[in-house]
Amino acid sequence: MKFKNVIATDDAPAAIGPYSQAIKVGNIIFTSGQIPIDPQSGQVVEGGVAVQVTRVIENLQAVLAAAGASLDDVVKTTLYIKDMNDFGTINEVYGRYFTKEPPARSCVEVARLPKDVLVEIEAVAVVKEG
Ligand SMILES: C=C(N)C(=O)O
Repeated sequence: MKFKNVIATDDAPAAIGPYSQAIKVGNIIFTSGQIPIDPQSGQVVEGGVAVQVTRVIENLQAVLAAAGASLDDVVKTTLYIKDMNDFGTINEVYGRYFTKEPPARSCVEVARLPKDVLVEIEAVAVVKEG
């Protein structure tokens, strides 16, 4: 029996390295870190951190949807941000998507992110069916 299922969708950016957009094991989905790449153009979105975190969360939604999940199913996120001064703006945008019983979360400032983006978010989600 296959244990590890690769999730792939054109509705989210293609991987920029040797990783899958997400892996589903039973009823648990592990997404890769999403960065603010527009899935249509393949380019990083411009316009600042609010625009970037919006794109990241919408990319996460697309990956989760391909795995049969939604943001409501997310139990844990990890945020990697370039500048902790953006914490308030990121929380404001993030909070629009995770309104009720938000997932557990970690948030760390990092020296650098792929493609020099301002934010990367990964998620773990759990759904009822395997
Ligand atoms: C963008 C990524 N998730 C990566 O490079 O691993």
